[in-house]
Amino acid sequence: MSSGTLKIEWAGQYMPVLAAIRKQFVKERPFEGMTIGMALHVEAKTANLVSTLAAGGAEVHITGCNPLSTQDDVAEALGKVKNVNCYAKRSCTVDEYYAAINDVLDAKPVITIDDGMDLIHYIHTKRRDLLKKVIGGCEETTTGIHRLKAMAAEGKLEFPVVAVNDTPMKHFFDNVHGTGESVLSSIMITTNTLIAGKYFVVAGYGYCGRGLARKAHGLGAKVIVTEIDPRRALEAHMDGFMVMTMEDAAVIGDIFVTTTGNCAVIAKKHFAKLKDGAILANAGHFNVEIDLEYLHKNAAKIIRRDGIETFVLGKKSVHVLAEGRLVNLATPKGMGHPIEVMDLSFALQALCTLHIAKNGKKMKGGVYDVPNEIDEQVANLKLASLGLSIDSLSKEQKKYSCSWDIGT
Ligand SMILES: NC(=O)c1ccc[n+]([C@@H]2O[C@H](COP(=O)([O-])OP(=O)(O)OC[C@H]3O[C@@H](n4cnc5c(N)ncnc54)[C@H](O)[C@@H]3O)[C@@H](O)[C@H]2O)c1
Ligand SMILES: N[C@@H](CCSC[C@H]1O[C@@H](n2cnc3c(=O)[nH]cnc32)[C@H](O)[C@@H]1O)C(=O)O
Repeated sequence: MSSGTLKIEWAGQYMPVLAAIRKQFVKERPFEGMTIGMALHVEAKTANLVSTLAAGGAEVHITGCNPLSTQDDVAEALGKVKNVNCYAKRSCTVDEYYAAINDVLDAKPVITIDDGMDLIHYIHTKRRDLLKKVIGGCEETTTGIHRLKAMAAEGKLEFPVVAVNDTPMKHFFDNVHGTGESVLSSIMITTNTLIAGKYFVVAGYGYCGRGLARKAHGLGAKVIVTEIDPRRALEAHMDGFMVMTMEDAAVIGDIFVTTTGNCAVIAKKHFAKLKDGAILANAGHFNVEIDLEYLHKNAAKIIRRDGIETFVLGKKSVHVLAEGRLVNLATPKGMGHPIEVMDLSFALQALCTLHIAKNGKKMKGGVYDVPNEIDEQVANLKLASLGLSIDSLSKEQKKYSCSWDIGT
């Protein structure tokens, strides 16, 4: 068996929820005759989602959603699965990246699955010929949904898209635990430096930032949080973390990770204050959270190691991991989120794709929540796979929880 196939098989054994959905798809073939276009991180867990959709009758065309996150051996193995075409390649140029997006769209998908909204952006700008054909899409991540909502607010989103990220079974597990664990493991394996005792700066205390802060604290780091939202800053304070501005954190931080979805979070005014040897990484969005343009223009020298670029600024050096792209996926050894977490996210993707296949034609252009039944179904399947049982409401409790007339 090829290394890619072995990786796909390895991941598959820890994805019981997706496996249960796959059984249903094999029986019902709900995507028969449909073409699905995907732009996701092409690695072993994603491959299991792709083969699940193909097992449900779909013809799948997939490429990456980040120039550095594809695992080439998995891409090759995936391309050999029946009814699957894969165009992803690791370390591709931006032009090659968009050429592959175009290849996916040449297949004329009726459903899109995005992570960051690149397919949908391309369809609405350069491939408007496809708009009539698409019945709907699914979006995996926070920033993709921000972009979609901005499009919808301007009345420019022309088909329905399910916001797969915005539901408890995604953000409580993928964003919190997945990002927390995979970012730390990727930083550790890339730099071989210690986390314990370090000043570890987390920019953004959203779902990803919370998970990362908690897990870095668990490893013995002294965690500093920077925020722009007063409520989230207070939450971080009461969770026991130091809260300060990035300008103040820049002076003391050893390791910095951005998780904001915003741009220029670490920029010129901060670089000037960083300590010699500071390590900078991004776990948020694309490669805009750290101002790389400034570093490239102003560094006297750049030293390149596997997954690390060292920028020499005057007498000090600062190290940027994974070219400022998602550190958990874009470093050479970054494996992305743990398998069990992606099992939940991709179970949601599979069921939301089914929802669009069944209902997309009746839905107007816009961003839609994940139906609550789908979120609950994924939670129940996961509990069943763990052999865990929970209580259910008695008749009396149901009645009580809906009543208003029983007081002290
Ligand atoms: N690395 C991964 O695998 C992974 C996983 C899930 C999500 N993401 C991405 O991570 C980003 C964050 O996702 P989330 O679900 O935590 O979003 P979120 O909206 O819950 O959190 C983002 C936080 O960043 C804060 N913020 C915004 N601008 C800031 C700034 N300049 N300085 C400090 N804080 C700022 C916001 O107030 C908010 O609290 C998104 O871009 C998302 O797409 C990455
Ligand atoms: N595509 C953009 C947007 C952020 S990706 C963030 C998403 O990646 C997803 N993700 C994290 N780890 C993995 C993985 O190992 N496989 C597939 N997707 C993953 C996760 O669900 C999260 O919402 C970029 O590359 O910058």
